[in-house]
Amino acid sequence: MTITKVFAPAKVNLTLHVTGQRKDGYHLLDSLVMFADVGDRVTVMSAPKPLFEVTGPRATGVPTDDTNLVVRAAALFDIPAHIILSKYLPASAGIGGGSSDAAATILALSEITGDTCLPEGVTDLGADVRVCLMRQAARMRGIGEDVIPCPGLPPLFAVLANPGIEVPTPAVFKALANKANPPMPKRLPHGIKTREFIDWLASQRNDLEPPALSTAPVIADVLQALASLPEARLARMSGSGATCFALFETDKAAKGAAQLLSDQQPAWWIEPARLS
Ligand SMILES: C[C@](O)(CO)[C@H](O)COP(=O)(O)OP(=O)(O)OC[C@H]1O[C@@H](n2ccc(N)nc2=O)[C@H](O)[C@@H]1O
Ligand SMILES: Nc1ncnc2c1ncn2[C@@H]1O[C@H](COP(=O)(O)OP(=O)(O)OP(=O)(O)O)[C@@H](O)[C@H]1O
Repeated sequence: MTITKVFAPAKVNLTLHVTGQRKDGYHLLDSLVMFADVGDRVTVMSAPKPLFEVTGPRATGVPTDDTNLVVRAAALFDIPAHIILSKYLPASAGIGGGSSDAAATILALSEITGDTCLPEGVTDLGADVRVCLMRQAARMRGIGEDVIPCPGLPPLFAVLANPGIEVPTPAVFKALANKANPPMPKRLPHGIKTREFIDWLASQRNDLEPPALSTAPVIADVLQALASLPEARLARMSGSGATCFALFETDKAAKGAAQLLSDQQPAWWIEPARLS
């Protein structure tokens, strides 16, 4: 039996500019994405019949049927597999949990089958799946299908915080007042130091922050708590929320701040993370 284990990192939208809307309702994006060293885990075993299980500290409420993106991703391959998804990331949280799980499943099954081409239907799984397959700093445009790697950026140290409410992505896009906002500059930073990179990020935006705040006002408390942490240089929301992040210049500062925030907000999901 072949066993393949693949990490499914949290996706963090460092910036998220909404630049337009297509006729089918999907929004055009320009987003700089990095991946965290916290995430879910997908274990795939070749098996005579398909079997799917969800375990882990954040398994409650995650679908175990064929609506799970892991099951939908596995259905793109012709071989049956026993798949165990270990959930560590909160769901409907703006950090691409389901999309990253789907990407990890595709990577595992590609390794098992030896297929080097991506199966058809990957984009239909979700707008974030393409960038999650890349799992490195990347610029995402179009509705998420146009992804290019962004080498030459320093890693960042972050605290991720989620107040425990699920924020559905469609509701946030619906509440967005202005759909045509400026994109990021044509050329993104390259070969810069952490402090300059964070300063540059502070000059960019997440256009979904205002509509997410109107949908879930507690996000303002999360941003305020993160911005108040010692040595925090920037606080911003990821994706359509509710997870927000603060950025720090060192690993030590991020870990200390995560501990402090966990003491202040024991009910929130809080993790220090290295982003790259
Ligand atoms: C907001 C982001 O998280 C940024 O990375 C993603 O664009 C959302 O990615 P996702 O969760 O994989 O999104 P999907 O599952 O494809 O879409 C969920 C819903 O979000 C809205 N949606 C999503 C992506 C996009 N570019 N425009 C949209 O309007 C649509 O209403 C869609 O029905
Ligand atoms: N593997 C999965 N993990 C979590 N939720 C899943 C999964 N597969 C399907 N879902 C369903 O998808 C919904 C969205 O969950 P997900 O964690 O992907 O959030 P998201 O906020 O849409 O992520 P994104 O950052 O891509 O916008 C959940 O409410 C759940 O019902």
